[in-house]
Amino acid sequence: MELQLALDLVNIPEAKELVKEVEEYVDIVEIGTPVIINEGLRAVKEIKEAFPHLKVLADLKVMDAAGYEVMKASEAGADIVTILGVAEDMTIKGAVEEARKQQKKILVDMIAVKDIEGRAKELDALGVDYICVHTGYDLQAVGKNSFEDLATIKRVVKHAKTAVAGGIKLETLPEVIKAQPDLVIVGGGITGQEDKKAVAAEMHRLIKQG
Ligand SMILES: O=C([C@H](O)CO)[C@H](O)[C@H](O)COP(=O)(O)O
Repeated sequence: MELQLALDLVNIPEAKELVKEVEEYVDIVEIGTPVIINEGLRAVKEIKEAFPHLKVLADLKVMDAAGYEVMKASEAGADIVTILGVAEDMTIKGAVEEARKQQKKILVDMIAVKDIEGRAKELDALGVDYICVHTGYDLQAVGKNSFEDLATIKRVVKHAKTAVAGGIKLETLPEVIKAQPDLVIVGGGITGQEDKKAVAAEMHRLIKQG
């Protein structure tokens, strides 16, 4: 099981500071969608250059023209690129094809997918690398989480790795770990804490002990 640090509400210098603080405890650094909107793929490039030993995920949430967008994110240094599960199959196939060419990985974000079980089976058959259930900020605000959806994808996904994101905190991490996803994605649960290093260290310990 791996830990991904999601950076959403920072600029590039702040992102570097944050990663420096917790780098020994995380496996993947996510350059979040808001950061890419504000700073462009330069954020991916600068973080990869500053921390070459960490994997970098570009949270592009691709919806169309996937081949081109995966190519650009790969050129910037991304190891993993996200695409939306609600995208057309043609778009998913384009992303997978380009990622294979660039020797990168595709993570599908299941945000807003209504039939999690059915779509997860289809995406698994399309050869994506990760399938991630995700409660976005807007549904977190009304008390939702992805625990049930995580159990669903764990049951039906046979080839892809499973991942979970959305409002995970130190207190809820043990419940997530019980479901045994391959990847746990945490943003505010680390970045919004006073002692980020201590929280990341404890999350790392819990995740590695499984
Ligand atoms: O993908 C995300 C969200 O849509 C904003 O871009 C976040 O990175 C993801 O939800 C993880 O962050 P937290 O919910 O703060 O853990």
